[in-house]
Amino acid sequence: MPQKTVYFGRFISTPQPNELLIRTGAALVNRKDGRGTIEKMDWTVGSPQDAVHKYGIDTPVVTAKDNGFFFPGFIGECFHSYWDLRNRKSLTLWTRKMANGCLQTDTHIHASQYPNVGIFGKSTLLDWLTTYTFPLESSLGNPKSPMYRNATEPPDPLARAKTVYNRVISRTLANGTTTASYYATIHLDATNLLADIAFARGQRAYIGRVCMDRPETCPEYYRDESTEQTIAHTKASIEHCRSLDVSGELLAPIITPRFAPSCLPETLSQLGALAKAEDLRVQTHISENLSEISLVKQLFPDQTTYTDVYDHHELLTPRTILAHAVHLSQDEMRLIKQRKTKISHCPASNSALGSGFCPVRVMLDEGLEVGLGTDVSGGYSTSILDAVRNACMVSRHVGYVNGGDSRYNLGVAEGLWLATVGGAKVVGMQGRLGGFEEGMLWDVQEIVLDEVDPNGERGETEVDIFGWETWEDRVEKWVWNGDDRNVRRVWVGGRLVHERQ
Ligand SMILES: O=c1[nH]c(=O)c2nc[nH]c2[nH]1
Ligand SMILES: [Zn+2]
Repeated sequence: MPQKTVYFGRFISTPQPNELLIRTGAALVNRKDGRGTIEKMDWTVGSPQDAVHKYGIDTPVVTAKDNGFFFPGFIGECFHSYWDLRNRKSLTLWTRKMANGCLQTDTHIHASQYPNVGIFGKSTLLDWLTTYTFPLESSLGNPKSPMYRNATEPPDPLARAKTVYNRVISRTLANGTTTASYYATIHLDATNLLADIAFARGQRAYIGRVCMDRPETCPEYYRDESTEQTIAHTKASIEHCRSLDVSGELLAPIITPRFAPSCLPETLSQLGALAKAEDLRVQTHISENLSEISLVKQLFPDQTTYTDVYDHHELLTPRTILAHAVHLSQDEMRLIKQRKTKISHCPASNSALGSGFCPVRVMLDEGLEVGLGTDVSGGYSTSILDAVRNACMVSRHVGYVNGGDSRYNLGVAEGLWLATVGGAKVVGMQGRLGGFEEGMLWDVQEIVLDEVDPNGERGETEVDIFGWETWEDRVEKWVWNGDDRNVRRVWVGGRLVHERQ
């Protein structure tokens, strides 16, 4: 394979929350170090022939379709509140410069729950966990899982894990997710298998072996036996990830206490100590549901808030991703900001499980760093584009319950920014992912938007482009009606990891 490739076409990105940047040109990507880094962005290239002329016949040129664009990397420095509450105009202001590509980051997804997408009935968090989630997760490692109660053949949990993990990675890649922070299950073998599959398929992934060992809250069929076992299996899973990718660039472990109620206090302390000793990423849930918050109060009477529980156990670090954060107090937000801890906003899940309206605008105003998560299978879809839509929708409900105030509304560019630049910050890859800057990694999806033909027949996808729309309007239409049919190709670190047939 040649070391360098030129990508020619339209590049769209959101370098700032309310800026949609659209430009045409070329990216020269170098895979010399196996990383697929942008060596040069060249806005003087006007055609594929031009690119050949400039970069030589031996450098392949990959061209985006005329009716499409590269939508990768969103860039960002440290996020500060950009929304001036008095200046409503800034929400709708889209700067029209030129544009380029983008990465999509799913900052919170349970790979093991993928078979349950769409299955949640009328449940809310705590009964959803016991009714749907623990039985499914346990079936990826425990032949005595309640899911095998009526099995006619001897169960093969690892074979099931292989099917599930291959499928969820296919789905997320097909939806343009180039980086994902995964929860697996408590099972070491199955978690290592998820790492193997993600690495082989080339998705950038953080792999979390789920820690849960508190007998009052975890069923006997699905929990670690003791703190010692939790720590030993966590360490073994970390070692496995490191054995696959020493650099930790493409694949890395992430310490994963399921949520405070599922872990013994001693376990939380030891996980915090491990994260600190080895400077590891951490992911967990926080303040998703009111009954959950009451449970935390009951189980941790010595800590004043849910956030304080994590802080007390040294789990509130700059490398920690907290999913949900729907019901935080202002004091909790301030502590999270002080610790530089990150938030994964999971709007589809919050709506599906009736958890509440997450006030993203307030968090952004407080200066918190926020990305988007699908939270499959609390969330019903593996698509981060769908998470963008849901984030926009939920923000409007937040505005409604706050007196109909539109300052809470997230715009499309802002939603895309959260899904890319925001996500890059949340996973600690800011400046490396999420944009089309020289030196950044080529984690990019190519989007196509078919035009309706003159007879008014439908195009191949749900996004009907008539031809007269501006590119800004086309991007809006893509966000509201797009899906995996609009994702033609996906690259991670310059490697083609998905191509739509
Ligand atoms: O959305 C969620 N999904 C889960 O699996 C979970 N476990 C604890 N809290 C949770 N929230
Ligand atoms: Zn979750």
